[in-house]
Amino acid sequence: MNVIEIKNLTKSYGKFKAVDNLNLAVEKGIVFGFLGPNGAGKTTTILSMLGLIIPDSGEIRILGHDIFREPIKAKERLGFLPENATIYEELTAWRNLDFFASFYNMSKAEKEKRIEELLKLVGLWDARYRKVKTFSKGMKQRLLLAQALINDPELLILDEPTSGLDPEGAHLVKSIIREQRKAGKTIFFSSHILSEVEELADKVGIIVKGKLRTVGTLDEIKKQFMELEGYEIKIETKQALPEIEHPEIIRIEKLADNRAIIFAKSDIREEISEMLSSKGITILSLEIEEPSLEDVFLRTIYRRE
Ligand SMILES: Nc1ncnc2c1ncn2[C@@H]1O[C@H](COP(=O)(O)OP(=O)(O)OP(=O)(O)O)[C@@H](O)[C@H]1O
Repeated sequence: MNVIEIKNLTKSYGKFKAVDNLNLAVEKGIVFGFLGPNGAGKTTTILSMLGLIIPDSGEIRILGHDIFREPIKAKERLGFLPENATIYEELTAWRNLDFFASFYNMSKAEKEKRIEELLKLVGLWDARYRKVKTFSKGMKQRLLLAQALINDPELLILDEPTSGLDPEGAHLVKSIIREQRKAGKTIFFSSHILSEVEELADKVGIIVKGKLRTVGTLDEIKKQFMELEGYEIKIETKQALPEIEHPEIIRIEKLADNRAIIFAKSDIREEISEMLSSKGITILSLEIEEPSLEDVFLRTIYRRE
């Protein structure tokens, strides 16, 4: 089942198309990393998904509900951490969560139990009676994450959840995302931080100038990238590498110590292996150099469509 379904989403600000005919489906139980350079349209997509901005056209279903027709039904079952979210500075951490919990149908006992659990989860239990205005940026962000989790949501939508956090704070947020996933929840998060997306996401979507350029698991998008940009096959042989010819080979870069990189249009490791064996050459290693997410991201951004 798809927890998020976006069809032909377009949103313009004046003449400028911030999101341009975007289609996306996110299945239940995965962590989806939404990547894109500044101004690519991530926040506009997220706010549309929450029914907080009205797009020019398109359909959005969240947890099976049309977000524009049944916003409450969808919102009861999701949690949202906005980018640059505001928080009640004059209230304590406890009162902030208590206020937020009052939007949901929970008994007093349930509410108190949930607030305690969450404050402990985000490491703010000892600071529960402190006014938020005395909190560091990291503490505020952790409180906002607790706020997003107050209704034990099936879907968690996080806009740049680790932005501005120190490594310890970012680590905590990442471990909470992992725990949520383990509990069967779906997490959709946007980020600029490639290593974080690589670490957490089961699937990745890359948005550039309002268009979804690439989507898939990390392996899938790396494979798509290699099919488009070519394969780098690293080889090391016992004897010197003889001339090899194959229609898929673009070029060969010979390195020291009988090592070389074969740039090819497809994965031709088997053919290379057969060719070399027939010439009595011993292969010590033959492997594909996989592109990093950074390679894929940068080429995707700069590729013209
Ligand atoms: N209310 C608005 N009025 C006019 N233009 C806007 C408005 N909101 C966003 N934009 C423009 O739409 C584009 C997409 O913005 P959006 O915030 O969705 O991008 P983003 O991918 O979330 O960027 P960032 O990573 O910088 O947060 C940007 O060029 C932005 O300047």
